[in-house]
Amino acid sequence: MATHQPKLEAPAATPATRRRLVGVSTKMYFSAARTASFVSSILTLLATSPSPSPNPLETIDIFIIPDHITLASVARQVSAAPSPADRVLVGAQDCHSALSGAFTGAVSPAVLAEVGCRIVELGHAERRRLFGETDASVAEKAKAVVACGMVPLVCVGEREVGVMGDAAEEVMVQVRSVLAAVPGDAEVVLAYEPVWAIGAAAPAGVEHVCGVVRMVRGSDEVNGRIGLTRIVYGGSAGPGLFRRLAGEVDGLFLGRFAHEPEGFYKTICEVADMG
Ligand SMILES: O=C[C@H](O)COP(=O)(O)O
Repeated sequence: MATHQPKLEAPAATPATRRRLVGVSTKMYFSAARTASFVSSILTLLATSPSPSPNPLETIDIFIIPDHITLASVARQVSAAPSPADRVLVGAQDCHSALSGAFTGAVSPAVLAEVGCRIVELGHAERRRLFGETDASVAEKAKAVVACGMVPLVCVGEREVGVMGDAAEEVMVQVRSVLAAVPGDAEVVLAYEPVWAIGAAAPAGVEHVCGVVRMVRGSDEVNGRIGLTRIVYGGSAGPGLFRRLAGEVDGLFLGRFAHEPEGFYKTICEVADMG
């Protein structure tokens, strides 16, 4: 097991130097066959990305988070892809905070790392609501993910529609909890996902997202970190959104609107500033 945390990139303090990031979680939507075919299509699009534009993987990070069952085979698909498609990061939708032991049905972060997982999503609103995840359990898991050499992608977001200041306050409680648990130099991705915007017809308003992200980014807890801290937006995100949020968010975390490989690729190109 790795005991240090390899950076996806060197830490950077300014929006201009924080490398953008875009990815998708397939949640529990896909069959194993559809996951394999989705990944294969994306890798083909990335491997054959038209010149003279630089390949998106030259300038941004791209991640795919399949279900636990298909994760190892997706990692193999990615590592067998022609460069630069083999740089796609494979992620997990959750993990346990212990590395091994009598935890029937749970998934060890050490095993995730062993099979090629690079990034672990934690504290998604569905896991908080349906599986009893709390800020404390998410923080413990984030610590374990970092100890296993992976990057925690921690979902944070307010539960109800409301004003920006209240939303930022609710989000900051979640952010503080996780940042207090991981080393200050560890790389962290915060996915700002207002709970009410997940599974909706449209994303949260641009002004709201930018305002909340600005407050989180400007907080001492985030601003004062040494480790790279990127903030992406999720919640009914899709093609056409990133340009409207650019400058405030470092990328997007997609769900349903990336289920078609072409739609995901279109968003990838927009985040990479190519589309
Ligand atoms: O994991 C992704 C987010 O929960 C967003 O999902 P959604 O775009 O389907 O609302």
